[in-house]
Amino acid sequence: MNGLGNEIIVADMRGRADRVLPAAAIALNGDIATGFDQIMAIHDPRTPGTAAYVEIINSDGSRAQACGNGMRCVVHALAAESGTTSYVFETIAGILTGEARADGLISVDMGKPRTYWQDIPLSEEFYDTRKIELQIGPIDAPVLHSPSAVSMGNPHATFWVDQDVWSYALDRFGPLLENHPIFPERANISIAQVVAPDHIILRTWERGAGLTRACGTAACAALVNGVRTKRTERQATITMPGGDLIVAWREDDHVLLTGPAELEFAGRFDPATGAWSRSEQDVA
Ligand SMILES: N[C@@H](CCC[C@H](N)C(=O)O)C(=O)O
Repeated sequence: MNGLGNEIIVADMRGRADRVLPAAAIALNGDIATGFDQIMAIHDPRTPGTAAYVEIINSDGSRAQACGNGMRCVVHALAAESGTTSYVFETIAGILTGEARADGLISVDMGKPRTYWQDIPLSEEFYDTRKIELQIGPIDAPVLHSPSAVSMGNPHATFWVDQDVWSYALDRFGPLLENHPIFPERANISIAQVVAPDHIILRTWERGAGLTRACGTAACAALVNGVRTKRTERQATITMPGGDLIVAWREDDHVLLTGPAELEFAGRFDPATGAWSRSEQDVA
């Protein structure tokens, strides 16, 4: 599937006790036909009142706590299967809800952002995480500097820029910043240009996946950081390489992410090895 070009494998692991192993993720990502950004593994529910426990695996085999576009793909897949439109899920980061809307878009409630430095987490104390000390490039003329940091379940840094986001070599800076010692669990790195109080243009280097066409939690993080730094309103369109997401930071502190999701093709894979085959009857 994809959520706005964020390439997602939704793996139905219900009724099984095993897990998708890092080796399988790495093998699937190494095949041009199945290269992906995240696997969303749907397991049997662990908590009463939830539809499933969802585990998130990045394309490098690492586990992630949150994935906004992936959750939207999961809602789309389950709604297509059962006709049910509202879901409650459990992830390692907590309980999330999602809804397949009548207009075809999928909304997920990504929960409450966390801004305290230890919750993001950062490796040193910052009283104010709206602007942390981090820069890249020459010391006296940094190319990117002073990002806002936040956790949407997973760690994010948003670098604010005035110029076109495409004029920055995110493919070069992304890996350095993702692995900077200030982020003990690594981080998702975004470049954001606020073009209007209700419109942000965003590119993201994802932890464990690299450059992606969209990142739902990065879009949420950009909006939350935009509000915290008085750059944006509480609802905005976030334009990413794959298209537009709508993010709203509600007064109850929850962040709502809305956008499209679509099926590309279906098949079966071995969660231990990644060996896979395409299903004949499934269409793009
Ligand atoms: N594509 C995602 C984010 C996936 C997880 C991220 N790479 C991490 O490791 O935190 C999204 O849509 O939010």
